[in-house]
Amino acid sequence: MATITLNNIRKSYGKHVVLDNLSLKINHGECFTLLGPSGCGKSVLLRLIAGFETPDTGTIAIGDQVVTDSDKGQELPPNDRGLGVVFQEYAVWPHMTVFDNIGYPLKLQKLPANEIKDRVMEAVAQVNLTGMEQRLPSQLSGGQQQRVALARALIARPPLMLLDEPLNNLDANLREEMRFEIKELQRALDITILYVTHDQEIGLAISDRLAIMDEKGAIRQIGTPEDIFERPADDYIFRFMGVANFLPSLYQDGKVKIANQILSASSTPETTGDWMLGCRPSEIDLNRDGQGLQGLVKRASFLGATMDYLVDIGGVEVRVLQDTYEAIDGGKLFKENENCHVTFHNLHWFKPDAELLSNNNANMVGGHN
Ligand SMILES: Nc1ncnc2c1ncn2[C@@H]1O[C@H](COP(=O)(O)OP(=O)(O)OP(=O)(O)O)[C@@H](O)[C@H]1O
Repeated sequence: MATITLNNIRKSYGKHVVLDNLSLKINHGECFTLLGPSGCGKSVLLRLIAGFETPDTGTIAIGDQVVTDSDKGQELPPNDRGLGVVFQEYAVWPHMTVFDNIGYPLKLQKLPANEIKDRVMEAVAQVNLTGMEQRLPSQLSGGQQQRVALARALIARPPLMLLDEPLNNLDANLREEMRFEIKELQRALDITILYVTHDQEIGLAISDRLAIMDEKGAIRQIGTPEDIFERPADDYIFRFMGVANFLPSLYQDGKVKIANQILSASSTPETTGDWMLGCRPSEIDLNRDGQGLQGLVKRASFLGATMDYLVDIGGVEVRVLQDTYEAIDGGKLFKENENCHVTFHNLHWFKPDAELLSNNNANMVGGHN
C-alpha cells in the first residue's frame, strides 16, 4: 500500500528549526496537498520523504516499510523508495530529446522498444507536447520542460508521486488543464500523490485532503477542500484561503453588535464577549430595503462580471463582491458615496487573538498567493 506515515519529524538547519514534532498520515490512493506560504517548509518535508535529506528526529514509513529512522540512523536511498518525483527545478537531461527524456525510466526497466514508443507517445499527448518529441530541452520553454519532467515521472507509473509545484511555470490555461490531467491519472492508476503548493486554487481543485501549514512549519488543519474552505479551524486558515473581512463584534444578552449596531445574524458566537466576524466578500449583500447594518459605499469598481465595493460600516471597512448582472436585475447597483444596508451570509466567528488584531487594522486581509 502506498501510504506515507510521518512520525514526530524535526528538521533544522543550524539554529533555524524548519519543522518540529510533525506527524502526518497520507492514505493510499489519495491526492494529498501540503499548502502553505512560501518558505514554510513544504519542500523540505518532501525532500525528507524522498530521502534527499535526513531529519533530526522521527521516522518516515512508506507502506509498511520504515524508510527513515533517525534514532537508528537508518536511511533507504531515494532510488529504492519507489517514488516518482517532480521538483520545482524540473531537471531534465539537456543532451536527450523529449522522447528519450520521457522514455528513460522505461528503458531502465528494459521494456521492448515498441512498448516504450507507445507509452512515450501516450505520455507526450497527456502533457500536450505532441510534435516536439525530437526537440532538445534547450529548444523548449520553461513550462514545456516542466511538462517533460512530469511525463517522465508519470510514465513509470510509480505507486507514489511527490510533486513540488510542478505546474508553476505553466500559463493559466495549461495549468488548469494539467491539474485535471494529474487528478485523472491519479484516479485511473490508483496512485497516491503528495502535492506541494502555495496556490489555494490548485490545492482545492486537486486534493482529496489538504494540510494547511503556517509560517512556522506547523500544520494548522487537515481536511477535505470543503472542510478547509467552509469550516476553517481558525482565522489563519480563513485568511489564507482567500480575501477575508474581519469585523470586530460584541456578543452580549443574546445580541451581536457591530459598530454599535445590532446585527440580526443566522448564527451567533458560542459565548458572550468580544469576537471577530469573518465573512468573504462574495457572501455579503447590499440593499436599499433597510435590512442589516447601515453603511456607506466608499468605493465602487466595475470589474466586468463583478462589482467590487468598499463599504464603511461605522468606521469598519468591508470588501463586498457582487455579481454585476444580478445587481442590475435586482436594482442593486450602488454608486460611490451612496448609503446602503448590509447583510451577511455564512458567518464565521473567531476569537480575536493578538495575531488577528495586529493583522486587522484594515479589517480586511487578502489571501496569500
Ligand atoms: N539546505 C538548506 N539550508 C538552510 N536552510 C534551508 C535549506 N533548505 C531550506 N531551508 C530553509 O527552510 C525553510 C523552508 O524552505 P522550503 O523550501 O521547504 O519552503 P517552501 O515552503 O517549500 O517554500 P516555497 O513555496 O517558496 O517553495 C526556508 O526558510 C529555507 O530558507
